[in-house]
Amino acid sequence: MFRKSGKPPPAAATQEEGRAELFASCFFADLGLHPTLCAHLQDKMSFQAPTRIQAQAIPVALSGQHMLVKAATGTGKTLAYLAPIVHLLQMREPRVDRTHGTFALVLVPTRELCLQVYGIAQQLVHRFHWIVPGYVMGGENRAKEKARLRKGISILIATPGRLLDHLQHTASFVYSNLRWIVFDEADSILELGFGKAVEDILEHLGSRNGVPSQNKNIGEQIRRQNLLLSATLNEKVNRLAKISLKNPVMIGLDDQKKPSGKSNIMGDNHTSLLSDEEEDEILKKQNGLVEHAVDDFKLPAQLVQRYVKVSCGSRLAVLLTVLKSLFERQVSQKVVVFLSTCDSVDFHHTVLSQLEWSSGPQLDMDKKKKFLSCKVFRLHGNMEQDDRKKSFLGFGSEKSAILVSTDIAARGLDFPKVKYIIQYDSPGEASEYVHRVGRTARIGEKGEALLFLQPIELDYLKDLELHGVSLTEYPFQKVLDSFPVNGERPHRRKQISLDMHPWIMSLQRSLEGFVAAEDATKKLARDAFCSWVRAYTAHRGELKKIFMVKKLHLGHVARSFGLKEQPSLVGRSHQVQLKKRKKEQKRERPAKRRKLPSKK
Ligand SMILES: Nc1ncnc2c1ncn2[C@@H]1O[C@H](COP(=O)(O)OP(=O)(O)OP(=O)(O)O)[C@@H](O)[C@H]1O
Repeated sequence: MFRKSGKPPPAAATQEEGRAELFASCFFADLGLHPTLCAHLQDKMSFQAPTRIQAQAIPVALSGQHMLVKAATGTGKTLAYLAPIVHLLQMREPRVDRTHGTFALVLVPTRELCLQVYGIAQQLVHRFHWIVPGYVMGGENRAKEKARLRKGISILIATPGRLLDHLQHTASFVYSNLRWIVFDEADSILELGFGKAVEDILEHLGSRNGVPSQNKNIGEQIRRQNLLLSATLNEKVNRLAKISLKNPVMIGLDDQKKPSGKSNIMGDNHTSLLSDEEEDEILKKQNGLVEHAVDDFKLPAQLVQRYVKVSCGSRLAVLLTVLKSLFERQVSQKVVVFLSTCDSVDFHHTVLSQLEWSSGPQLDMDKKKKFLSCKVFRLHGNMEQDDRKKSFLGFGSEKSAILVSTDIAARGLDFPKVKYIIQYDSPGEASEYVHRVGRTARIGEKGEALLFLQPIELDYLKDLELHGVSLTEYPFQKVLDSFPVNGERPHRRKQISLDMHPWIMSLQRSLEGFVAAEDATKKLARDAFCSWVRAYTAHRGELKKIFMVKKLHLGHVARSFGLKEQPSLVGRSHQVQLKKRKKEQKRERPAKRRKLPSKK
């Protein structure tokens, strides 16, 4: 695939180039942070130098100005706001005490990210024991959270829904000293539908621009500093920035326009001394920049991005083959596989962790062993909270493992040493693509990403290109030919279609046998099939024209779930949706009528 300019996509940068581009040529101490904190960052957390984004953001955060940061995934945004907050809190006179309640509030989109940010906050306050970090989030015990809030939490990390709940119902929650509100992964918070909760939170805290607070718990003299961080920008983030930030300093929005030093694109006189007209002018400029940045996604330079074109029926066999080849190439690997639904995660987790197979001749059943020998974890929003925590912590601490997940793992999670991201089901918006691939190639490390596409979906590549994301084709045939069939490596043979390749055919037979063997597995496969089709019909906007359910062969989709027959169990709501979609399409293009694949 070539970019719009007609030039081939630029080669990914080497690891050294990636690191050079990522890190600033200064020390943490140069940014104004306390020597004890700097020593801790270096000695205990092994952070020798700040990343560029940290070098730009930390002085601004220390200066007390509102700030909007847009930076590629895995560039160290968390430290960019937590380090200055810890610095300013440790200096505070009188010393911060638990009875003073919460000084800093960090809003995050998911429970896992909540735990992750809490972990980093804990490390940062190690030498300042009087600063207490804590978290509140969905799925946890409310009464225990209330007790912790009553005792006092200086830096509170929270998911929006649960925080709003406590703001409304926990009388002992003291936030009259609140100085910072941070929106980490602001785009994800909003994409997950927390927009209304966030607005209510801002109103409750008296931090919504133009809306005076009715809340008597808010200290009148407290100077608020709001910080918004995001890997991608869009209309919703733009709106949140407008209602929550006052004359923010922009960081990472436009490299050309980025000034040196304190990165203040609005000049130095951007305080409340400005007239209304001047403020309007600034806002216009700010919004212009935000809009300008919509199409320009930042991805780590050293990330290798590829796609593999796979016919629908062979998708699962190809996924298994790619995974096997990755682990044969390097035994110690960490891979994340993204899927569209919770049911699909459960099914694929079962297949990937339990499928057995005989590597010798087909009838040699005694020699059966696991097709993939590494540990496989799963993560999705319908899991029990305890299982979710176990998966998150378990995958994080393994050296070699696969994580099968919905987009819940796409938001800001920092699993160490993930080398490979597989998007088995396409993401929706291009921004989702950016978040998913951002789980690898972090902090200058190498990383690869592979997107599965059916031949009918290849236009998605054009959509990604509109956002400056270019992918090259993955040489799957080569990988395929390296596998033995019936114990023998194939001779160089004529090109045959993927579905007819002996390795794929034999793997598909094993899969179908595996699924058919147990009723429970069959049910998992059927449920996964139904939810997958539902998710496919739910693509929005322009993507509806690419991911068209009417172009799918549902029998082939069933095959990709190891089912010999297409389940007739597709739920009523799905049927209604399908009819609605058909009607819509008829209305849009009456001339181009196509038949939906018939159900058996
Ligand atoms: N200055 C530094 N030197 C070395 N490693 C760092 C530095 N700052 C952060 N890191 C590490 O880099 C990784 C990525 O950091 P972080 O999760 O904050 O990135 P991010 O920009 O928030 O990514 P995302 O947008 O995906 O959430 C973490 O493992 C963190 O410990």
